[in-house]
Amino acid sequence: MYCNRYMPTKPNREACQLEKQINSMILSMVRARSQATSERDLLKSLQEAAKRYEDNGDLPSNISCDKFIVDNCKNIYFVGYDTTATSVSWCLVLLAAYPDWRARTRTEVHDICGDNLPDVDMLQSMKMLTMVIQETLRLYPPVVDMVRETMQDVSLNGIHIPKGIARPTLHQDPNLWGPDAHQFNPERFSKGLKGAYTSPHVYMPFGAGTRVCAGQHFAMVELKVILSQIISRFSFTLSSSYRHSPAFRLLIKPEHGVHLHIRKL
Ligand code: HEM
Repeated sequence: MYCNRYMPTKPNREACQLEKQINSMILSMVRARSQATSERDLLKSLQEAAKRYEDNGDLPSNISCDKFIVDNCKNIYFVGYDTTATSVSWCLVLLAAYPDWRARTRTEVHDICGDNLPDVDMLQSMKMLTMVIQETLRLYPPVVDMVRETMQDVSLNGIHIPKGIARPTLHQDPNLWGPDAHQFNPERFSKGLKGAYTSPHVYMPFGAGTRVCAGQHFAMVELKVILSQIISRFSFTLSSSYRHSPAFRLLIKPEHGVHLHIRKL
């Protein structure tokens, strides 16, 4: 039960203690950094925004300036790190399980980059790898609870949808993606994102609308750089000890880890 997290149990007390420690660590790092430099960076922008909100009375009464900064630091770290790392894991699982796609992406990376590190133009030319990433994010979107809820009664094509109806992600609906909706088939993205679906809201690993992922293009660059380097340097297959079990751990993660046999090429 959700309210269990407020019970004074040992794990809850430990979690609470840990949270306090993390918060004070972040705050002392923020203070040390702002004393050390006046350089304008993301942290500086956050501090300025917090100060502005506080001066204008725009912060809710239960949120102090420090809490605003700490919460945003945690948020940016979490959304920027774990999502991408988890996506890399799923891509590796799928590439390990589908040797044809592994071979196709390896050939592509080799043809485009040779022995060089990828630059911006090279990354943009990696069509096959992009398709693999897009298909992985369709099957295993790390942020799975992308639910949209109607704020008022709406009528869509004559269908009445009452206020408060939550619509979960539609990434694997056979009516929208065809009979192979549950299978890994990057080919469906061969004509780009728009060629793969009928409406943008049926595919939203990065969310949609005004709060769409602020780092989506950066994330795609990161994923392509990391995966192209792994694919071009290593051969890998799934270990017999790998147990496929996508599990909800705030993000959708491989519950028992990713067990691969890896060999340097
Ligand atoms: C594969 C990697 C990633 C995935 C799947 C992902 C997914 C998402 C999703 C689903 C949302 C919520 C969007 C919505 O409510 O409509 C979101 C928000 C956000 N993401 Fe990402 N993300 C990824 C990587 C990143 C990276 C690398 C960064 C930054 C470096 C980032 C920064 C953010 C921020 C700041 C928000 C909040 C945007 C707002 O509320 O205005 N994300 N992300």
